[in-house]
Amino acid sequence: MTLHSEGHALAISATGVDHDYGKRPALHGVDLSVAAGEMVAVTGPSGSGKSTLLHALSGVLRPGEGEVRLGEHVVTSMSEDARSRLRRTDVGVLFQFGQLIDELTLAENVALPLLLERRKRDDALATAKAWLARVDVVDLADELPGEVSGGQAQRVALARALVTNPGVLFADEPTGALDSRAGDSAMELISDIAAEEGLTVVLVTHDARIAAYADREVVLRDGRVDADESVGAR
Ligand SMILES: Nc1ncnc2c1ncn2[C@@H]1O[C@H](COP(=O)(O)OP(=O)(O)OP(=O)(O)O)[C@@H](O)[C@H]1O
Repeated sequence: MTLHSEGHALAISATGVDHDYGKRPALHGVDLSVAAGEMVAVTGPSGSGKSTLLHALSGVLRPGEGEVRLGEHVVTSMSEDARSRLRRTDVGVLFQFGQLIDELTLAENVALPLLLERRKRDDALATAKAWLARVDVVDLADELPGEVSGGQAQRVALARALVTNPGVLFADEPTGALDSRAGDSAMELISDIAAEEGLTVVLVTHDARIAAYADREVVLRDGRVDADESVGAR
């Protein structure tokens, strides 16, 4: 089964993005461009605005000022409903903890985004299993999340993030809860899938070793882009 019909990576651009939480400033005049198919790591000290930037780029949050584009979509001009829909169909999200639903099998967890899009159950489960195979855990399809390791659960979360064939993956500390071996293995998998499927990836990490998997590293400091340079380590 072909998992992706064709590469459809989305370019990302942020221009003059400012955001405050009440009186607390989080982002100031952030400009960032990510080419389709590129992998960018966002690093910086705690509180520098990394998660806020990820939320602004993925349309979870509408920044106070500035423009965000995902492909041809001007995310900052879209309604909340339109942004939610875009996130369900074109954007994959991966968190530090996989956030799998404990009562559902791994295959059902991966199928969930398709079921929410009203795909037929058999079809959704077949696609979910193809993704579980892609991330090397298909033999665990009928297990519950509580029965697998942290590294395996994170692979399942990756499969769930990608099952709708998004053009971009946003990952917030995706290896933060894993030991270094499981973290490396998760990053190798993300890099391989991104290269093969032509996926754009924006990854928040505080770990320089994890950032080295990216094409480029963007360093935030006090809500501003402090450095933006190629990593060249892939
Ligand atoms: N929901 C919120 N309400 C109020 N302030 C917030 C909220 N989220 C973040 N902040 C503040 O905005 C600033 C940027 O936070 P953000 O979480 O984006 O930083 P970060 O670089 O991701 O931090 P960390 O590495 O600790 O996760 C911080 O001063 C933080 O306290």
